[in-house]
Amino acid sequence: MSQRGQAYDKARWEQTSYICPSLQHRSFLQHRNFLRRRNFRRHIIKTRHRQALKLVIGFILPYRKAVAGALVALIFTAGITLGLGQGLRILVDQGLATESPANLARAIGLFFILVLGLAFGSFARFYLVSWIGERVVADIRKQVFNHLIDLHPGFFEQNRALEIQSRFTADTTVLQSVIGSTVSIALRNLLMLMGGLLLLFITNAKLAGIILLGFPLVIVPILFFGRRVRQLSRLSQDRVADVGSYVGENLTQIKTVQAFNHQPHDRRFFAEVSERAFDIARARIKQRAWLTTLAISLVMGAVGVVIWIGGLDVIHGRITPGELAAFVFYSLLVGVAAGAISEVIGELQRAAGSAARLFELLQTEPAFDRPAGQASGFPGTITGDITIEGLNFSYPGRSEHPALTDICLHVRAGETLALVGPSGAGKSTLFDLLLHFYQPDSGTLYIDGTDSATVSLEAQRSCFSLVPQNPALFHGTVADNIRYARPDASQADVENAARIAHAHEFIEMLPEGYLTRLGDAGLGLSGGQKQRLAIARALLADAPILLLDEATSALDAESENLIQQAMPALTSGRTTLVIAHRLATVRDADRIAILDQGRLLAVGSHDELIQENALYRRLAELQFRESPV
Ligand SMILES: Nc1ncnc2c1ncn2[C@@H]1O[C@H](COP(=O)(O)OP(=O)(O)OP(=O)(O)O)[C@@H](O)[C@H]1O
Repeated sequence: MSQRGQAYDKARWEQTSYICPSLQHRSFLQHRNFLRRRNFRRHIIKTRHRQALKLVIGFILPYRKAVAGALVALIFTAGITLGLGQGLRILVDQGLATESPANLARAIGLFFILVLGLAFGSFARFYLVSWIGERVVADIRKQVFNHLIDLHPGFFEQNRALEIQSRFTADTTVLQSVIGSTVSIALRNLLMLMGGLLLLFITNAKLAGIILLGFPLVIVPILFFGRRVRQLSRLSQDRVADVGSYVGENLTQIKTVQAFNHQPHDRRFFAEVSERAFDIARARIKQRAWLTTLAISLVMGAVGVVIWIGGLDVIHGRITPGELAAFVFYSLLVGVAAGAISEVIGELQRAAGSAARLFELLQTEPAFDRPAGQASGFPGTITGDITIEGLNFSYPGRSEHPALTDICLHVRAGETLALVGPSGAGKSTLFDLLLHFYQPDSGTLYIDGTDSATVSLEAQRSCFSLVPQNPALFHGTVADNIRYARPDASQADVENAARIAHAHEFIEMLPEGYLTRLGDAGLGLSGGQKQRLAIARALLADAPILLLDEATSALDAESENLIQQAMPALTSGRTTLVIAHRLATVRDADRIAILDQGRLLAVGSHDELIQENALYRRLAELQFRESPV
């Protein structure tokens, strides 16, 4: 920093710490660092806003014609509104003052023509501007969603998915209202302000000069209160969002809330949350009420002064009554336009913040580089032979505790391999890496002898069908949920898969059979039923490799038995890797792999492992104590 700059900073610090005693404990150096940090933050915000503006302009550009149409309509309506003042002057001076009905009719005719033009222009302006807002936001939404859905799952663990979801909806809504209305309000009022001021001077330069001198007296207090109202509005919105998220969280977890009789605490806490929202809202409406009072008194007071001075001019014959009427009209127009602009500036800033956040989401790069489309698929039909060589992986930020260490494993096509190991051994992580949800630190995965790193993610993932421990069901019908794996599957295929998965019988008993709509996350089905739907989905996917994360003892004996019956159909003819929780699975598997603390300890048959592996022996003893294999 230059010496002059430092001297300036020092002087500023001395002044500030003198005015504000709370700053006196800061040394000058601390204060200078604080200023630098603040300047840096401001610089970052400015850069982000610039990038966001570029983003929004990029989205608007394809609709140049609509933008041009909207601009024409905007200028046209602003011109007519300004013209109304001249219409008023003619009405007063020629229609009324001449006391001639014919002149009055002509003046009224002109007035109606202007009004008609204004009405049509406003229609075009409103339609086009709102259309652009909706169109652009729909495009932004699509692009952000398309981008998000390809990001690796780890991104959503680090950046809470719910937060991203709220950003996505709230920020696009703000943008929609700004592009679809605020920008047009700002432009219209800017035109009105400039045109109004010009016409004020043309109509009567002396009065206009007085108005211009008095302008700051009226506008400064209004801006001051307007700013406070805006700050409180933002706070108020945050508090309302708190209320919303509190309700959302409790209603989605309603069973836990009621099971622990937590309602009294929730009522108390919610009362606090909503009272806080009310307090802020009360402060805001108080400021707003003051703003309205002030605006009415000052603007109308100013109009009174104009009418008084102008009235004297009319009495002394220096101006016509029509000129005075037009003058009052223009000064009101200018006042309203200035007020509107000060109101929308805050909203424009908010929109810049929203656009910047969306821009950030769009800028998020995938953690690993294997762009879809560039890499090729597998050379032939996949039989399901898997070879894992030297696989190492630790979750981001947990490098001191690797989740998988030096895994080497070969699973032959058509083989069923059970993965066994204590909790936290790395079984689910191995599935995640097969599906390439994370980038391994090192190691290679070969599918049918082809290095998976050389094919697209889509090709790699289409080799697998997954039955997770907690099957994910989506909003929609039962049939939609089964068809998830293959959207073009026929109804007959869907029913066939459901039959093999032993799901057909219970689906038929549902109120509308396959067309029964499931609530959020498969609400309305038991754990076993969800599992069987997931099995039907996996059957329909018909991938060469099945990844099965078995449901635990949460299933009742009958569901377990039904799922067990579905197993042979599911596993026959495909390679199956199953995280085994149940005795029967281990018994049916061709081989068993035992994992502990991220390491593959041994692979073999049950008998071999009982002989050779102490951990397996211990697990088998614990698991099979009651019914030995
Ligand atoms: N998303 C994650 N971020 C960071 N660490 C994780 C994550 N998921 C799992 N881990 C850690 O990685 C290790 C292996 O977890 P993993 O879920 O693969 O075990 P698991 O054998 O499937 O256990 P379980 O049988 O209980 O499901 C554990 O120490 C776990 O804490």
